[in-house]
Amino acid sequence: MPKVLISDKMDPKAAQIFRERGVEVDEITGKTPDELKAMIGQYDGLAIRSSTKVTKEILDAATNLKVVGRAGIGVDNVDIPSASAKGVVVMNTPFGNSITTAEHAIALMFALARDLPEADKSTQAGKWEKNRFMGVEVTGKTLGLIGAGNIGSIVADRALGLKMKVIAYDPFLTPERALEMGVEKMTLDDLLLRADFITLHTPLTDQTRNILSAENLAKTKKGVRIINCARGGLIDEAALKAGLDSGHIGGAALDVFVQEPAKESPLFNTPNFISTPHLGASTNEAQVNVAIQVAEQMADFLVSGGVTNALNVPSLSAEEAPRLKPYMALAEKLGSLIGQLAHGEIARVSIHSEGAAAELNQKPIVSAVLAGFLRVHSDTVNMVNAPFLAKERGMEVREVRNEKEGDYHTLLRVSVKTADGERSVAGTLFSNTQPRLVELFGIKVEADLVGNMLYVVNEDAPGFIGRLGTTLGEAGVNIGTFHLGRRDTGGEAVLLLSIDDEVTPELIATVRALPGVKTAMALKF
Ligand SMILES: NC(=O)C1=CN([C@@H]2O[C@H](COP(=O)(O)OP(=O)(O)OC[C@H]3O[C@@H](n4cnc5c(N)ncnc54)[C@H](O)[C@@H]3O)[C@@H](O)[C@H]2O)C=CC1
Ligand SMILES: O=C(O)CCC(=O)C(=O)O
Repeated sequence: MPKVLISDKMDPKAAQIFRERGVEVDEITGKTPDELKAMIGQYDGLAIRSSTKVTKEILDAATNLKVVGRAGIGVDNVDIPSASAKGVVVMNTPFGNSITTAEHAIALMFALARDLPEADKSTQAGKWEKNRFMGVEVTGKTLGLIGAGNIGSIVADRALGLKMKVIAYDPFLTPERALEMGVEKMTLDDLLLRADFITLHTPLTDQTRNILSAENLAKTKKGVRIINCARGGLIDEAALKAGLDSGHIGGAALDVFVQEPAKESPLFNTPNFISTPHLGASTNEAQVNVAIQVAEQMADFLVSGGVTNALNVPSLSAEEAPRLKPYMALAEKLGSLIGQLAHGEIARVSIHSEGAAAELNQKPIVSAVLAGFLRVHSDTVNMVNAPFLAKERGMEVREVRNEKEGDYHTLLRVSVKTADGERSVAGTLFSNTQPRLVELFGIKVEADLVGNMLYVVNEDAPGFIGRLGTTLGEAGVNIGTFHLGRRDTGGEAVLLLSIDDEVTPELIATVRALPGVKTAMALKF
């Protein structure tokens, strides 16, 4: 039974779903990195929010870990490249808390517009300072969105409902989508110049870090009010403080900070500054949503191989998984075969799907080919890290589909290009379930790629098969299956034999010494 650790506070629905789906679950929160490192080895899955930092060190200690599930959106607390290199799937729940977070941004916008926290403090202190608090209406004002994805677009929708004008800077926002959202797309400089309120909704990346830098803050309209419910690090906090102090910035509300938990900050107690402790996703509704979603996704993956919302591996629905499973087995065997037979540096791997195979989701098939191929040289390769390793090794990966059936109703062909030229192997599924090799380097041969195999290329001449059989018999080697193919009569022939025991180097040397043998090799599947 797979075992999952929930290491951050999560709605109890998550544990309930894991148990219902046959996954053992421990809920142990508040552990230090060292304590987590000591215990992580026993778990197949790790379910987190934002407190647990899934570092390379934790991943190195996680010898059984297959999946990290983030109940939420941002995965900046997970070292994704290290997870990919270790073959661990990283998933998030991209929609469960979007509405809640957008509502928090709108709440902060109103809090800034009417100075609500300060007015509340003053009133409860018995001051009744009616003249001190003069706010602004949001109706008719311009809201500048930096980032117009899931949350940004919900904020836009709510702001339009409030009769605001919404402008957006997002390099990936298409004009069609901007039109559909009812926002005006523009450059960052134009947005800075025009917005009365600015709200940030991008992830923290090398491009977005300090997007509101001192220089950019200086370009904003005097009196601008700024809201950040996305990630600390998008705004230069020192420059924000200077802008508030000088009065150029009319107000700022931060839910997120460069350093979290933010127990102290030069911004604290600055006039017109409001803060919340990363509460963007903190509503009952959002927490139930993300807990259910993360547990379902992780259980799907651990129990049936379905992949949803993964950030480092292609998606594969729980419905698709059973249909794709035999193809992935075939893809892995073909990748492994060509990986064992190919020599020299591989410049390119091409995966060609024909007939029924071409109608399927190709990404998992490609990953399986690469995993089979690269596993020949490393035991730690799997479907998650294979594409990453192929890229790291400078291999070009090509994917070609042809829905028209050829000789077989379904076919996968894997070709590799080396300095010696391009060579390919092809396979099909018998009864839609059983992987079979049908072509090897241009020679038709039908074989099951299983267990220990002996691969022989020889001159097609009478008596060879008898001699080989005698040699194997004398060496005490039992043949399981025997598959033969040849290019043309009297030309080159290929033999693939499954052998009960491991094919020893001595046996290979004996076979190579037989007259007519061009190549002999041990293969393993
Ligand atoms: N405060 C909180 O508790 C929460 C914070 N978040 C954070 O909110 C952020 C946004 O989340 P979603 O809208 O769901 O993400 P999303 O991926 O749907 O949208 C992000 C948008 O940012 C845009 N973007 C990327 N690079 C950009 C750049 N250089 N300049 C301008 N735009 C750029 C993308 O094109 C995309 O449209 C994430 O960082 C997430 O972690 C999400 C949920 C809760
Ligand atoms: O889990 C949380 O409270 C934080 C949510 C968040 O920041 C996110 O989903 O990106």
